[in-house]
Amino acid sequence: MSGPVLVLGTGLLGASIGLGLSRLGVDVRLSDPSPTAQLVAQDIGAGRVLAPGDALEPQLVVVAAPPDVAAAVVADALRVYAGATVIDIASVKASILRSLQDDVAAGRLGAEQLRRYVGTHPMAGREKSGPAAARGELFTAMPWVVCAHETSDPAAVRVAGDVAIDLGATVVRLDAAEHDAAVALVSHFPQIASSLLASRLMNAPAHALALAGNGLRDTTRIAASDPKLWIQILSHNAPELVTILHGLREDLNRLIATLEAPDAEGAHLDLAELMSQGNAGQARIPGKHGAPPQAFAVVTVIVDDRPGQIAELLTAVGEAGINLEDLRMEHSSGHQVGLVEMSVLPGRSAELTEFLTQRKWKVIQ
Ligand SMILES: NC(=O)c1ccc[n+]([C@@H]2O[C@H](COP(=O)([O-])OP(=O)(O)OC[C@H]3O[C@@H](n4cnc5c(N)ncnc54)[C@H](O)[C@@H]3O)[C@@H](O)[C@H]2O)c1
Ligand SMILES: O=C(O)C(=O)C[C@]1(C(=O)O)C=C[C@@H](O)C=C1
Repeated sequence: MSGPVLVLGTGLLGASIGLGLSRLGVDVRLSDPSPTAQLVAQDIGAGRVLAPGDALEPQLVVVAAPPDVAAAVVADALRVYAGATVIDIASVKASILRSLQDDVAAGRLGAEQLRRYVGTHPMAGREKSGPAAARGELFTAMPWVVCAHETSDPAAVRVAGDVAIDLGATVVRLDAAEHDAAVALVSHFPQIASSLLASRLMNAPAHALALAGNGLRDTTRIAASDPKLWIQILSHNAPELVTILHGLREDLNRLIATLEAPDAEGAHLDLAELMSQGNAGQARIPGKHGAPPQAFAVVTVIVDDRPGQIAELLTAVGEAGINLEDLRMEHSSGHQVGLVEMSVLPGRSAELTEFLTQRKWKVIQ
């Protein structure tokens, strides 16, 4: 990317894109209706806040706003920034494209303007929101879907692919409907399954929860995701999800019947089939494209950029009695802070976070 790049919406995703591009030397400008989100994104090094009246001619506008408002923000950007490619990164694609096409049909947007729009979706994120949780390397070795539409300008499609590649992602080309069907299965349904599972814990007795091990943690991490965002994602992709949930209901009914008579003829075979079908499905999930497996949990601490800080931090980790498996340091260019990423065994990360937080270290949650 040559830039400038304007990021509209500087939450988790917008700030992560800003951080990654800024690190590559691209001029990134930031804008968000929340002044706090803008300033935090600027402070961590994701770019510079766009001042009112700034005459900017961006090469690319990245709309990183929630799905409900993404189409309106894209349409606005297409009208305001006449030369720019405009992409959005929302988790659903067909409803946003439909809304923009309706704008064209109603004369609110020019057909020529729509040619500069390309829908995209990085398949990378976190269960946290807001710019404080942003990571410049979030997209490394992850898929990034580029959904050209019938009238997309090939030059705009190229720019959309370039930003994904510059951020280390692997470009996957699909149309909007194919995208929505695919992510219903591999992203939206897992969110529902995790939320349903975790909701069973609401009234669980404390002694049961005290026994929770990695099985429960692995299957419920994303149940901590932001409800405001997911209400939008699930409702925008409802028809695809309903089909999957009907299939799940059939499987559940069969499992209930089997477990109601666990010694009946064929019951054990049924359970074996359930498990082996799960094994077969799990074995089909590809690893990160070329990235090493993530065996450790990462605890991230913001440190002031002054002598002795890292030594103090490592001493504190030693006092906690926790072994560091790996250590990385990220600098926010131009700012007086660094991010120290410490890899520890997954079972120790909560303990380390609590220990450091009590000692007033700024641990990013
Ligand atoms: N969270 C994930 O894991 C993930 C992954 C891939 C894609 N996405 C998509 O990225 C987008 C942003 O998600 P996020 O996780 O960064 O959410 P977030 O809540 O962290 O950030 C969203 C930001 O958009 C801002 N915003 C709200 N209305 C706006 C408007 N009209 N114009 C500009 N900005 C506006 C909010 O103030 C907020 O700062 C969503 O469309 C989401 O579907 C999320
Ligand atoms: O890893 C996570 O926490 C995510 O929720 C990321 C995830 C996913 O399902 O993979 C979630 C929604 C986004 O649209 C893209 C990525």
